[in-house]
Amino acid sequence: SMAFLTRQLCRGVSTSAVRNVVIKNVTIIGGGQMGAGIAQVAAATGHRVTLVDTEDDVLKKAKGIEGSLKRVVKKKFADNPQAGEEFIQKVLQNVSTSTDSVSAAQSSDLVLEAIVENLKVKQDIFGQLDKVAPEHTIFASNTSSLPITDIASATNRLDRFGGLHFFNPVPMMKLVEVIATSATSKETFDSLLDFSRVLGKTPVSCKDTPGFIVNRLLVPCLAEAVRLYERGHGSKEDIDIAMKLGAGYPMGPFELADFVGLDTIKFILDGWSEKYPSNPLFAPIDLLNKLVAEGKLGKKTGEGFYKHK
Ligand SMILES: CCCCCCCCCCCCCC(=O)CC(=O)SCCNC(=O)CCNC(=O)[C@H](O)C(C)(C)COP(=O)(O)OP(=O)(O)OC[C@H]1O[C@@H](n2cnc3c(N)ncnc32)[C@H](O)[C@@H]1OP(=O)(O)O
Ligand SMILES: NC(=O)C1=CN([C@@H]2O[C@H](COP(=O)(O)OP(=O)(O)OC[C@H]3O[C@@H](n4cnc5c(N)ncnc54)[C@H](O)[C@@H]3O)[C@@H](O)[C@H]2O)C=CC1
Repeated sequence: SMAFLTRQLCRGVSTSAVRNVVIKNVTIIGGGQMGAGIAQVAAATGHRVTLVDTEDDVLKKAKGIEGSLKRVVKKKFADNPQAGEEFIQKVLQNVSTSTDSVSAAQSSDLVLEAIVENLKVKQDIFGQLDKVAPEHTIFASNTSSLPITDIASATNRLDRFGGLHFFNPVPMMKLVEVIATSATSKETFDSLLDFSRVLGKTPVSCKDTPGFIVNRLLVPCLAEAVRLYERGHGSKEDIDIAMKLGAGYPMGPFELADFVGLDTIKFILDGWSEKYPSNPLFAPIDLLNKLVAEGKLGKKTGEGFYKHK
């Protein structure tokens, strides 16, 4: 209504911010395992995607989205391989890559960040892009554990900032956690929910609390599994078998930790143990710290809790 618009204008909120944004052009910052996966799914659902990374090598590998698409197409187009091949080409045409985040952000409806789990680095990039992105552009972070409020504080678009947390591997995992801070507007939140649905995912609404829903439960579970192993109360293999066959998880805690990346898990636990020193569930884990110090980060480096071919 007019009264609502006037109120928004008085509060210094622009009119473009009170409309839902239909997201078509997406810039993804960070072309690692999450960024590439999100780029693939967004491109496959008709969005124009620009994938940005500081490393040219990463962007060349992210072109390997093709490998994952082939796995998807094998099932989806089982009866028509020719149509499958055409689908892959169409999806790949929707993805361009760049090392220049500033020019990428200038023509996007959504800037989604999936870079290293470090508050300062995330604030730096968003602070920079806030100055060049169009007024209507929504910013979102795929952070696993950092407060969205803290990341958003580097910008002047608090009402157009939210969390959009995907799960690994993105093409397979159906969930997206959509996070509203106390400043996220309803229009922004609804736009992010709609975007998640258009991607074929199921969104859940989360508050800006540590680990949102999934990681608040998964990370303590992993930490307890490592402590159980350190006490000598079970082998890694038996703990993994137990959680798969006894609790129905597709991967055991050690397998999943190697899959996610031990560096990411260490960033999460270090952050939480510093912030909540009295919570024993978040206490540092010697074995995790040792493996990370040795560069054993899991599947991506060939070794973590297990050796990988
Ligand atoms: C025990 C609980 C304690 C856990 C502690 C863990 C700690 C975690 C800390 C969290 C850190 C923060 C991370 C974060 O923020 C959030 C996360 O992402 S948490 C991780 C969430 N992910 C999972 O939990 C994954 C669980 N695993 C699975 O669902 C399956 O194992 C998986 C789908 C990955 C693979 O399936 P699997 O049967 O094991 O292997 P297959 O190779 O046979 O694949 C099956 C099927 O899927 C297709 N596929 C697999 N990967 C891809 C891909 N990248 N792209 C496309 N398609 C893929 C594959 O082709 C197969 O298709 P078929 O038709 O069946 O052949
Ligand atoms: N690994 C996982 O299972 C999940 C991770 N996340 C979160 O997603 C984010 C990314 O995680 P991953 O993809 O696993 O990491 P990754 O290490 O695979 O990829 C991060 C990429 O960001 C790039 N990068 C770093 N700084 C940059 C900058 N300033 N500009 C552009 N690119 C930059 C790096 O070169 C690297 O390629 C983290 O915040 C993590 O917590 C969220 C869900 C699941």
